[in-house]
Amino acid sequence: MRSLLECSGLSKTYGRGKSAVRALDNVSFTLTEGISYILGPNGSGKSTLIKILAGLIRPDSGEVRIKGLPLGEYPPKQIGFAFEKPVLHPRLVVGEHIRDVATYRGEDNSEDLIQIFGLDWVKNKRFGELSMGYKRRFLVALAFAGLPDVVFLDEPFSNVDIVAKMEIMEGIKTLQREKGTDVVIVSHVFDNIPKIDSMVVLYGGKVIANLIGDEIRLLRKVRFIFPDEVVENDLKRAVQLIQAGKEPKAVECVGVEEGIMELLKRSSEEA
Ligand SMILES: Nc1ncnc2c1ncn2[C@@H]1O[C@H](COP(=O)(O)OP(=O)(O)OP(=O)(O)O)[C@@H](O)[C@H]1O
Repeated sequence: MRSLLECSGLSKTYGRGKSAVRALDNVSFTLTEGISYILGPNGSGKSTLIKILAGLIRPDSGEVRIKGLPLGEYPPKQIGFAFEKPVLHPRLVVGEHIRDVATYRGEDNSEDLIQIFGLDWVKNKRFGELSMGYKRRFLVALAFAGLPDVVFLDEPFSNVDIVAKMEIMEGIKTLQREKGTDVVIVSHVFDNIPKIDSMVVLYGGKVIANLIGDEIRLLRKVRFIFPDEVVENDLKRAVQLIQAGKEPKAVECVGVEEGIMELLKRSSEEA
């Protein structure tokens, strides 16, 4: 898998002196092409990172590369963003605005996006008239307008019902699979998209895990809890102990989501 986003030594502090907050502390990680996640609880530095990626703020130090190019040299029209709290005029007409942005970026794919994200019946409505779920669909569709190479989606499933969530998720997967658009989802919750190519987990402005490809699957665990030993992902050892007459008190299956929760819990205990 080729690298999509490389951050090295990124730091950003807000304020000075006693009130200074170090939002990103020497953050280095790599995400690959495909679908990736930047995960972290509230206050972990995700918004600061996405603002740096969008060129809204500058880091104090460090470097960002997209597909090997320094961020400033990557064509801006080839990067789409959907912010969690966008500043959009409430009178913008849904279909027209997607078409205008797509045309500006060089390829009018607005009709496809309207279908993919289930926006057909609201395409003549104004942004201010939409429910939260349709606002989110519209914002995600807008990020893909003009088929940019890479799209960053900040909390794309926030405040949406389960149907909208599934349709947005399907739309993201379809565009990645069929058009080759690389997608980075920035979120405080892990939504189990079946195919995830890489992820970084932030906590307190630091990277606590950067997992690529199969490493993500290694977060899944089968754990045998014996009275005096915990055996993780080692069936042979568990069988040995059982044959020696030891009985496990419990057997736990840990999914990717719980694996991430365990990483975060460990980091908060160490902090
Ligand atoms: N403009 C600012 N001035 C001062 N401190 C800030 C500013 N923006 C963010 N912070 C602080 O920097 C830290 C990281 O914030 P950031 O918003 O990047 O995290 P986040 O992971 O996006 O959180 P959330 O999920 O709550 O949006 C937090 O402690 C936050 O209070």
